[in-house]
Amino acid sequence: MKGVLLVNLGSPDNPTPKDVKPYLDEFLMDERVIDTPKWLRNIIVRGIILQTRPKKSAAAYQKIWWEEGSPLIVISERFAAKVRGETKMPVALGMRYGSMSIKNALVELEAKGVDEVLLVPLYPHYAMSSYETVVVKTMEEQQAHFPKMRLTTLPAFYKNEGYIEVLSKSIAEGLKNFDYDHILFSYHGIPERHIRKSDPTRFHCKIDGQCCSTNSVAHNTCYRHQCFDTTERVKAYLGLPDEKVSNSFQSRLPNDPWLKPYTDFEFERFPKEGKKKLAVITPAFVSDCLETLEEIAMEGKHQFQDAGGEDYKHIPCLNDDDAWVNVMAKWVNNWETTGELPS
Ligand SMILES: C=CC1=C(C)c2cc3[nH]c(cc4nc(cc5[nH]c(cc1n2)c(C)c5CCC(=O)O)C(CCC(=O)O)=C4C)c(C)c3C=C
Ligand SMILES: [Fe+2]
Ligand SMILES: [Fe+2]
Repeated sequence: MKGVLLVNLGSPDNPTPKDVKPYLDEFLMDERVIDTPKWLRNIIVRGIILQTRPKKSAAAYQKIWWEEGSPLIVISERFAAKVRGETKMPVALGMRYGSMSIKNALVELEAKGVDEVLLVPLYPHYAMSSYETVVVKTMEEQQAHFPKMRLTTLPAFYKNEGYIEVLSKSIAEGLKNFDYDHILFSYHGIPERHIRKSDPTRFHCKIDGQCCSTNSVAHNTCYRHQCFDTTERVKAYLGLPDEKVSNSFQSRLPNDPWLKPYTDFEFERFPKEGKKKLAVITPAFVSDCLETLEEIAMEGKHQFQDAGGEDYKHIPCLNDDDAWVNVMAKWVNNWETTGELPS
């Protein structure tokens, strides 16, 4: 029997330093997130980052936490429940980090008689620190505990027509009655090194003005190309003028060069250039989370206004939007009946 496993990033159990610390430990000790040799990762994560970050992160989580729990988890659960209502297959939800494990989700599917699983990483774009780590972890769990299960993975859907359509329509809805000078597509950042590491050609990705718009097999795993491509497709769908739209990358850790331009620098720059009414969308995330609700909707607004900005709007992620649920249901039901995956 076929079944579906949806996987998102995860959150701490509670917005307290005590619960944030083990969550961040699991997250940042992932070799695809902090990709140094293990001894050095230990020093960076346990010796440096975890000494101060849990307190700071817990305070940020407290600002966005809902009565039902972490927004990312609650929204993912609502999305999974709606997808369940649109398919005959069992649908389970797991998280890459934290207590809602991928293993438990596979146990749930196995108990319902599932032996063929469609894994859906809930990320539109491929990055070793998001999509790839979900796939590798799920394969490890399958090999260790569910050897008879077959696993198929949904490709990154950043350019899928159905996805671009629902994303564009949700942006159009968010822009209604908002008189903007500029729209910023703010994607989660990654270290530049990760782009080079994920380049199978080893020479294409130079992170310059050219590589991401020059055709290459490298784009199948190039996060930067895929983010830019999503923006271009939305622009084309909505007929947005070039000069009113730009990209940036948010949420970085210190020391390494991360993908540029940095979102917070853009918030400071725009008002000085006369862009005083700003709409921000965050398409690297399908569900609102700490990075969108705190960093963009709250902190970003302050940064923009402190720099002289006037009107600011964060347009929500797709979350459990019915049209988005229908797109996902179409993909999984098509896989059930034909075995085909969306492109
Ligand atoms: C697009 C998906 C994501 C990529 C790529 C990604 C890379 C990445 N993230 C960190 C460090 C942190 N990210 C944090 C939160 C966070 N990250 C994503 C998604 C991607 N991360 C989401 C959805 C969230 C929010 C989780 C939630 O509970 O709402 C955090 C924790 C919060 C904080 O302390 O700021 C860290 C740390 C790295 C280092 C990285 C790539 C190398
Ligand atoms: Fe992150
Ligand atoms: Fe590229």
